[in-house]
Amino acid sequence: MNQSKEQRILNFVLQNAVRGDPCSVVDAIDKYCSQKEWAMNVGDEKGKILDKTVEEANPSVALELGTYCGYSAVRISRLLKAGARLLTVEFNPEFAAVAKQMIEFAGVQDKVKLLQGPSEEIIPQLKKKYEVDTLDFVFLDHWKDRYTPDTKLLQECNLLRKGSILLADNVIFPGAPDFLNYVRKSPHFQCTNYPSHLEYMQVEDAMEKAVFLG
Ligand SMILES: Cc1ncccc1-c1cc(O)c2nc[nH]c(=O)c2c1
Ligand SMILES: [Mg+2]
Repeated sequence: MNQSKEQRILNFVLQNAVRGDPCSVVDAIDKYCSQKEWAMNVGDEKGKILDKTVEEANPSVALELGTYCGYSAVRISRLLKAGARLLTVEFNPEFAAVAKQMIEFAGVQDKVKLLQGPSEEIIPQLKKKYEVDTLDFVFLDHWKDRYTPDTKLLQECNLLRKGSILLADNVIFPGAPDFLNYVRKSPHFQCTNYPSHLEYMQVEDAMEKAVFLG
């Protein structure tokens, strides 16, 4: 059976990174995807914006929507304080299977809980099934058409508190115009735009930070 691109990325990491070293896993994925096969990891340029935002949030409980191969789950969890945790949601079972192995190889499995399924089903379960009170940080990197409905769902489920930080990838390319409209017009969010580039390309992209005001 032919290997998928995601399995080829994982194999490159297993052969070239250091088990238990999250930075070596992130670097190996970036090396493979910049030199061999493009893939939709957030990448190092936008990854540095993600790092800064995670450090600013210093979350006890973080949520990621869109795990893919686990690149940003490893990148985020390497910055978490002792006892903090990341919940990451992936719709595609093949991607989730690769991400699970990526997370375990990086040695961050004790900080990361990978949930496979649609975000609109998982978000309403976070409080009761996954013992979440409120979310300190949310990284939106799944499907651009879900950014707005899932942000509204997070609010409806009382998962945000004053100061919760949302960070959205790809607000320029592929683009999430309705999300930008929603958060920038809402009195409940304070927004900041971070211009950048599409991962591994010279195409313009940006990330949007939206701080919940309560
Ligand atoms: C796949 C793709 N092709 C051309 C240009 C951009 C993309 C692209 C890039 C990303 O960072 C993505 N992040 C989350 N979800 C996506 O669907 C996604 C798609
Ligand atoms: Mg993305």
